[in-house]
Amino acid sequence: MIEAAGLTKTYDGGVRAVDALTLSVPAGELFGFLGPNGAGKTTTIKMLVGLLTPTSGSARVAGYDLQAQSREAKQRIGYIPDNPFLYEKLTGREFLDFIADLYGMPAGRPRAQEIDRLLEMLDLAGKGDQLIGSFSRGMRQKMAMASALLHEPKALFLDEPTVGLDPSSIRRLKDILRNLCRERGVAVFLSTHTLEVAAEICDRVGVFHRGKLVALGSPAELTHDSALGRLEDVFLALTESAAVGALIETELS
Ligand SMILES: Nc1ncnc2c1ncn2[C@@H]1O[C@H](COP(=O)(O)OP(=O)(O)OP(=O)(O)O)[C@@H](O)[C@H]1O
Repeated sequence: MIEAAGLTKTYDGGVRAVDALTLSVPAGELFGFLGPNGAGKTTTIKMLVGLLTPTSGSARVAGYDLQAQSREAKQRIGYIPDNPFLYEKLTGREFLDFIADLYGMPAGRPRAQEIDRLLEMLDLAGKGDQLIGSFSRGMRQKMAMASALLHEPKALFLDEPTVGLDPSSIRRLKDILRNLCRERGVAVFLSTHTLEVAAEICDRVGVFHRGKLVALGSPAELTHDSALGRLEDVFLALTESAAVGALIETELS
């Protein structure tokens, strides 16, 4: 569902933020993209959703190339950036109506019902008629989530989705993401530097460091197959430069 082939981004000034990433995330998989600050996670996601042009390589979603067939690909993508832009002067419901217009969803009862369903699912049912300007950070995250799900994407990208959420909202988010994968076959790609999130809900985790994938597997594989034990230890060891060389061979062999 989500495919990257040799995906590379070198910024002006020479920083190679993503270096020949090749990766495939099938429908129904919850994939965690785990890496320390500056690893290149946001740059990768922006290329996968078509917001940033790769220096080389390509990305496809649902079989559509993000460069050559960008419209078709974007119709199938939901994206929640780490700092989502929302219109402060609109109410939650007005905002979702506006997003539905952008996606060309016909106005009418089914659309209003879908908006109500999403507001309910995200515990925003009582807030739909309040101005977004009055929302807390967590409520904004949820509103961004609702707007990303409205057109029923096949692939959902979330950049650091748990930042700013309280524990019960994190629990709710995890349940929602699991359901999207299991019941709707959505491929979910989330970036995080929170090991707990990756270990608990992701089917597979890619550890990303300095623009490269240094380990890939289920949380259990990454921990049990490693002499290091816990995912946290694996992560720390893999992202500590001194240990990277030796471990890349172990983990990817
Ligand atoms: N517009 C830009 N121009 C130049 N360099 C950039 C730009 N955006 C990001 N970078 C650099 O690319 C590298 C990867 O950044 P990126 O934001 O993709 O990492 P990240 O893993 O998302 O980090 P974080 O977890 O801190 O958000 C960093 O060295 C960063 O300084």
